Amino acid sequence: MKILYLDCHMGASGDLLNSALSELVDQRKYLEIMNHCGLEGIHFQASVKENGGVSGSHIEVLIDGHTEEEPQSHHHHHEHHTMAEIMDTIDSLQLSEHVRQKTKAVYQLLAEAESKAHRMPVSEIHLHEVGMKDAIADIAGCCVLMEMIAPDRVYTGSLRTGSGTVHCAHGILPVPAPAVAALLEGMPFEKGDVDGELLTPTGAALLKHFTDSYDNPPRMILDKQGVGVGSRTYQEPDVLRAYLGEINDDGDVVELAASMDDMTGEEIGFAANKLMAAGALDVYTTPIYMKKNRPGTLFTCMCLKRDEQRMIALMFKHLSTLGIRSYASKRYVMKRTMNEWQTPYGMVHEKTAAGYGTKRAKLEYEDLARIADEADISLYDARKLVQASKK
Ligand SMILES: O=C([S-])c1cc(C(=O)S)c[n+]([C@@H]2O[C@H](COP(=O)(O)O)[C@@H](O)[C@H]2O)c1
Ligand code: NI
Repeated sequence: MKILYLDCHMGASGDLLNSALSELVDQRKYLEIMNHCGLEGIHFQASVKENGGVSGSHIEVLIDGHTEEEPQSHHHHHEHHTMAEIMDTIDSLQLSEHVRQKTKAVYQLLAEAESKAHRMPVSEIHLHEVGMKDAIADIAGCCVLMEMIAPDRVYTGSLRTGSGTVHCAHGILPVPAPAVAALLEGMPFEKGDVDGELLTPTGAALLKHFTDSYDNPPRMILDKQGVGVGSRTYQEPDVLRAYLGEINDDGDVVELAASMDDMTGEEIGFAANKLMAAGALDVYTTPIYMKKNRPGTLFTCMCLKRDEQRMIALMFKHLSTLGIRSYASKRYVMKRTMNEWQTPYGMVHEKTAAGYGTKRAKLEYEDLARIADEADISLYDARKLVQASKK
């Protein structure tokens, strides 16, 4: 499984996320996409930067040739945009429909946070900095990068917001800024003792939208590292690191169980076949007695942890149950290999299982059954014939 782990101990912002993630893809291709996506006056550029001894990429979004930090661009701080205007701009971007939808979903989070922070409906809010073209560019850029990287699971760990105050269009705000604090609902974080705004509203909204687990990932094999370098000077290097790697979670399984007393054997068999075809590791039924002395069926599906939600959806679709129990378990398996060879009775297959100091082989039932049928002998005799022909 492809894992993306974002180490956010120095928080996150739109440009830091873009900078780090851009190192995990073909950076030139990404810049080309962003520079031709139809955001008028916007230009993405990448450079290598060092901060506190750590080197990495720094992606900058220029508006009419100026960076956000330059005084020439300060006039735009007095502008503000409604959600409707921002949605129209996103709709006009020459990016995939998937990226446009993701960009809008991140903006929806930002708008809901603003609405909570200012206690006014989403329809009445005006976005200042977060509604600017460079903010739209940052968010769309991040959505493009996530589409290019296509991780199966995103982990965000060690999230710190920073402390103190920050100066913005609203005036002087406490850190985390009110919009960030609203976004943080449900996200584990700490302020830390760095004086400054480490986590911005844009960074928080992007993390909230893309993160599957706010945790450090399980042991992973690192494939590539992306380092995003910011321009602020803190007690610690202003960097965000993104790790792309693989984890082998084939041993993490769940057992999903449901009891029913109102389904026919045909319906239960049909459901079992559907789950097996969808990738369940095993499905089995157990006869049980349920309340009111009704004979019923305990239906159990074993599947990989990562398939749990998909299997639950199928169980609710094909079973009459209103509830499913989930038991996490660990599965140990032997390594299996299949051999085949020609015998006087036709092709025969043998499965060998090895591991944990044991090795054993077993002739495939289907081959033995065919030989037994053709020669009108027992399964036991068919096995002896094949074993004798092997010597
Ligand atoms: O743009 C808006 S509306 C805005 C709201 C708030 C609130 O907390 S409310 C805060 N800010 C500050 O603006 C800058 C830029 O944010 P980005 O996410 O675009 O980097 C940052 O300091 C925010 O705290 C803006
Ligand atoms: Ni605000």
